[in-house]
Amino acid sequence: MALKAISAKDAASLDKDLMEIGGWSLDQLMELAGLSVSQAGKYLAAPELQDYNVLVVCGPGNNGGDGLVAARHLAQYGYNPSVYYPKQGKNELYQRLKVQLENLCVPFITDFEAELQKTDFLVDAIFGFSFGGPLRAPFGEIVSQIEKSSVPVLSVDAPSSWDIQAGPPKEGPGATFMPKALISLTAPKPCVQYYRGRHFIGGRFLTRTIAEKYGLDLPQYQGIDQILEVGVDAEGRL
Ligand SMILES: NC(=O)C1=CN([C@@H]2O[C@H](COP(=O)(O)OP(=O)(O)OC[C@H]3O[C@@H](n4cnc5c(N)ncnc54)[C@H](OP(=O)(O)O)[C@@H]3O)[C@@H](O)[C@H]2O)[C@@H](O)CC1
Ligand SMILES: [K+]
Repeated sequence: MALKAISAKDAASLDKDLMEIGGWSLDQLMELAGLSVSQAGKYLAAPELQDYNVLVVCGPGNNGGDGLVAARHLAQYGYNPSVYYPKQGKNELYQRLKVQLENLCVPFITDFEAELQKTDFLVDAIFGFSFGGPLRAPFGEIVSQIEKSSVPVLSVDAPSSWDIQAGPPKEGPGATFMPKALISLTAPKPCVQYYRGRHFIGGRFLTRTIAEKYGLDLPQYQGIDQILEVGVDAEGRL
């Protein structure tokens, strides 16, 4: 299957269209995005493991919000998610998502290094399509620790630290970061041409009209699935 990529600028504009023309709220989009992340996590988790520890690392923007939603669904599926949220977004939406997790007794941890040792799976919801430039503290250290650990990673929308257009940084934190799985939301970002691993598409809210406006393909989701596994071809299309 080949799915066209969308630039960071178009992805931001598409989001705006969904909300300003399409009648969607950010809460709704984030709920569906986070639900699809949790489904990819469930799909990838070893079925024989009952007590699955999942560490969800959230950044300060909407990528982090997707992670908070995914953590809630993973808790409802019976896993043991914990959340590392070192730079919390001020938006009241994130605060509400936090309350929802606290009510499910999902811990917000502070000792990242210790938690990394205990986890079976890490969800990278640090940065998505609005990431730019070198990593600012504390995220350089966080990405380095993830990179050095052997824990399998599911990245949300893009591997955090990668330039959305140009892919992994040439040096420093993230230069060798290659998550085991990636879930692109709405459409793949151009950096997927540098990605090798399991690749899913999620965020099942794209309409034909918006897909045509941005020259995108409508993913052929099956049945009630919120995710679709896709592959990479030689031209960097998916
Ligand atoms: N339609 C869809 O597909 C939907 C997509 N959704 C999701 O939204 C995501 C995009 O969210 P977003 O626009 O809020 O930005 P995101 O990538 O989270 O990062 C922004 C934050 O990062 C920070 N920051 C940036 N660079 C940095 C650096 N070098 N070092 C350190 N910090 C840095 C920046 O800080 P600032 O520069 O503003 O100070 C800001 O706080 C998208 O990828 C998808 O996951 C759904 O939720 C909804 C529907
Ligand atoms: K990410």
